[in-house]
Formats: sequence, C-alpha cells, structure tokens
Amino acid sequence: MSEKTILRALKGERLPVPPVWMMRQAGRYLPEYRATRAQAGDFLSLCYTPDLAAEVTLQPIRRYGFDAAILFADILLLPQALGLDLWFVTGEGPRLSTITSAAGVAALKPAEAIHDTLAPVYETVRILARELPRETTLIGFAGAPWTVATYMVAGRGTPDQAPAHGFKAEDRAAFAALIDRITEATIDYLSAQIDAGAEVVKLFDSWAGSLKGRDFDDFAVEPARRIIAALKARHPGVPVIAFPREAGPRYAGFARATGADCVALDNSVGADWAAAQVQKDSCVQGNLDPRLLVTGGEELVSETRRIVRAFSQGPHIFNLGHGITPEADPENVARMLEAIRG
Ligand SMILES: Cc1c2[nH]c(c1CCC(=O)O)Cc1[nH]c(c(CCC(=O)O)c1C)Cc1[nH]c(c(CCC(=O)O)c1C)Cc1[nH]c(c(C)c1CCC(=O)O)C2
Repeated sequence: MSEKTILRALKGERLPVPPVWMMRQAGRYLPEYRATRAQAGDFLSLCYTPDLAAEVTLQPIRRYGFDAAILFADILLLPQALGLDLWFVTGEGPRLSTITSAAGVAALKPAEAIHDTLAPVYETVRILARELPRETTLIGFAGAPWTVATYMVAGRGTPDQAPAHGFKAEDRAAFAALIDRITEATIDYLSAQIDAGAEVVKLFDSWAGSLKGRDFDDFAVEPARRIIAALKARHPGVPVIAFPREAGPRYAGFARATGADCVALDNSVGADWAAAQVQKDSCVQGNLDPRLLVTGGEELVSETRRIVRAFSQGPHIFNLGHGITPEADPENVARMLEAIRG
C-alpha cells in the first residue's frame, strides 16, 4: 500500500489528482449529522461523547470518500479546559465567561490541567484511528492562540474582534501573557491528539486577518512558529497545516516564517497569485468559495476545475476557503468531487 495521498502532498509531492476534504465536512448540511446531534442533545455533548463524535466524523467519509477526516470537536473546548465556562446558544453561537485583565490570565489553569477536560477528545481520536479506512488521513486541530483569545476576551464571536484589540492596546504585556498561556496549552493539546493517533494537525486562525503589521508578527506568526517548533521536536515527521484566514499578502512567506508544511487559503486569495507566491514554499490547501456549494450549477464545476488547474504545478490539497454552510446541498458536494476526480 503506498502512502496516503494527503501525507504525500504535505511532503511536497505534486499529485495528478489533488487529495480533497472540506472544512466543517461533518455538519448541519448532512441529515445524518442532524440526526446524531439530536441524539446527543446539544453540540457540546456531541463533542464530549466519543462514540457519537467519532460517528459524525465518519459520516462524510462514508458518503463521499474524502481523503481526510477531521476530528469532530471545537476550538473553544480548550478555553473551557483552561477554566472558562462555555455554552452554545442555539441559533446564535458560543458564549464564554471572559478574561479582561492580568488577574484573569493568572487565574487560568496550568497547561497540564487541560487533559482532565479533554480526555474524551483523545478517546474520539483513538476510535477514529481504529475505524477509518486505511487510505484516509486523520487530522487533529486546535484554534490558533489569537483566534482563541478573541473568544476568551469577548465571551462570544465579534465581527471585528474589537474587545481583544482593546485588551491588547490597554495592557499589551497582559495580553501577550494570555497568548503565551494559550500557546503552551495548545502545544500539549495537539501533542496529546498526535499521541492518540492524529496523523496531521491544523491550526485555525480564523481572525488572523484583523492583525496588522507588528501585531500580525507577534500574535499570528510567532505563536504558530512556537507551536510548530515544539510539535516538530516532540513528533518529528507529523505535518502541520496553518490557516491564517484573510492574511492576504501575508500568506506569502507564512510557511517559511512558521515552519508550517502547508498553508490553507481562504477564498479571497487569487489562486494564480497563491500558486506563484505561496505554493513555491509549501503545499497549499484551498480555496473554493463555500457559497458555490449552495448555488451549484455550472459555476461550481468551472470554479472547481479552475482551482485544480491553478495549483496543478505543485503540492495541493483541495478544500474550501472556509467551512461548508448548513444551507449547502449535499448533491453539490458530489458534483464538486466529480469535477476534481473525474
Ligand atoms: C471559529 C471556530 C469555531 N470552531 C472552529 C472555528 C475555526 C474555523 C472557522 O473559522 O470556522 C473549528 C471547528 N468547529 C467544528 C469543527 C469540527 C471539524 C470540521 O468538521 O471541520 C472545527 C474544525 C465543529 C462545529 N462547531 C460548531 C458547529 C455547529 C454546531 C451545531 O451543530 O449546531 C460545528 C459542526 C459551532 C461553532 N463553533 C465556533 C463557532 C463560532 C460556532 C457557531 C457558528 C456555527 O454554528 O457555525 C467556534
């Protein structure tokens, strides 16, 4: 059996057909996901019940045969493990107790304490490592420190991340201490996922685009570099995908600056630009507009083919530019795969 396609692409190999998976591939657009979620009761119970979390991870693999499965969990489980309260308001999104001062940072639990809360996530990984088809790669993940901090400071999602920017402006040392604490915990969290059987890990920095200039270097590049260096020291050969969403021109050089094996691109980035400026340094992942899985039609097929072609001269993992939405038509996912695989 030759090596899994995603691992080959992550080592820099150009493949005739790019391997493919989708962000949020286990999600509300699938009727089988909605059924299992109803069985779990609520979203967090689904995340913390290993049999059910493994089941929803496997559902899109059974239906579509994606080349990778991504662990079913959430980036906000880590702040919960560090001691914050976390709950989800149906139809609105996450809520957390907040951290707005140096004292709040000091009151967080130490990194070693996270495993008590996160043990069920590692159990989900162990089940998946046993049950996935042998050609499917298992991806673990965490939020990048800046993105996780934006939720810890605001207590919820915020369109412009103003509360986190405010804390950073008011007390940069305390904010940097918060980023450090998350960075250390993220290293231990991803390391435990790898020990349990994750073959690749991905860092989601969904709000990286709101960091500019020196802030981007200090709070997007540097934490990613530290996390990747620590993981490479503990787990040589395990690849890391970084997703500094909406980094724009800062996507260029991101892999070199952080040591990431692959940079995931959002759909605001031109594929031809990224092929020249980003793919020259590393594998790239992306970057179909998820709205096309709602609208479908000829544009879905032509855009899918255009992206495959644009990245065909180097290592590429096909994916969306952001998560698939609940309104997406499952039939359109099949059409996208047909356009990639022929
Ligand atoms: C910012 C962020 C979060 N979570 C995540 C991010 C980074 C990626 C991104 O930008 O989308 C990452 C995430 N969240 C989820 C996964 C599982 C794996 C996958 O299928 O990609 C992953 C990798 C499950 C989820 N996480 C969430 C759902 C929906 C929950 C439900 O079933 O109602 C899923 C499947 C909930 C969630 N979780 C979060 C929010 C803001 C919300 C509410 C908005 C929404 O509902 O989409 C925080």
